Amino acid sequence: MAELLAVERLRAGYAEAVVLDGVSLSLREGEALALLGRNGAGKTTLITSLLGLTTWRAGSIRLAGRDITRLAPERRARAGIGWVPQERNIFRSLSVEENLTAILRPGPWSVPRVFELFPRLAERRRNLGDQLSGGEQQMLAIARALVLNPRLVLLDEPLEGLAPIIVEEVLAALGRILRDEGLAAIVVEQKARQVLAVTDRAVILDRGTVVHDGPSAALLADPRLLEARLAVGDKGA
Ligand SMILES: Nc1ncnc2c1ncn2[C@@H]1O[C@H](COP(=O)(O)OP(=O)(O)OP(=O)(O)O)[C@@H](O)[C@H]1O
Repeated sequence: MAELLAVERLRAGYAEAVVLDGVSLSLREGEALALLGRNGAGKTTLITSLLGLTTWRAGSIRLAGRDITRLAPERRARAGIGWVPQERNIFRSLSVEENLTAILRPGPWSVPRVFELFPRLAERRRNLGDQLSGGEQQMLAIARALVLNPRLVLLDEPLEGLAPIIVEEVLAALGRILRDEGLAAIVVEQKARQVLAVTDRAVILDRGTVVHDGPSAALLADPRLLEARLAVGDKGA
């Protein structure tokens, strides 16, 4: 399939601090990528750099062949980059349904379709955002990203802080979105094994550089390799 995202030798960070030190990775249409690495490896910084929220130093980012390296964040969103931030941005004073209809854009993901994906949200459609449990808020945050009908969705730790039963529910939905529907995505996660199960490829970052890039299935099948790759920076630390 055609290339959707191409990041080449990206250097970026915050003001004077360089966090990403020459990151290259690519993603094809319909591909789901797990972005792994220890705390502070630079995962969130890579996501926010794709969104245009960090200080760019060098390198390039192309989306569907278009150079978006220096594009403003709102123009990247319009170009088709969707985002589910760690802090789950939902409107707390709007109902579940209003949270979705307020931002809906034409495309395959409609409000009835996301309700089908998350039956819990359908049941709570008239509840306000601040009346939802943490798990329901996460589902709503994902649903909001979907109804914007992005070409590529970036999810930052979607399983973080959820009860085990809700983790299973969100994972099942991610499986449907990424596997069955083939939405291109980058999923940052600490729960490596769970996210490897629903993605095609995995990139591991360490200290702002890519230390592994390969099929998710290979890492899942070899826990020792996964552990070794995630622990790279421990050597001599
Ligand atoms: N707003 C900021 N200003 C300056 N430095 C920052 C900022 N946000 C993050 N950093 C630094 O950038 C580095 C990478 O952080 P980042 O949050 O991207 O890592 P991460 O892999 O997402 O970690 P975690 O799993 O803990 O979220 C860290 O050293 C962090 O201290």
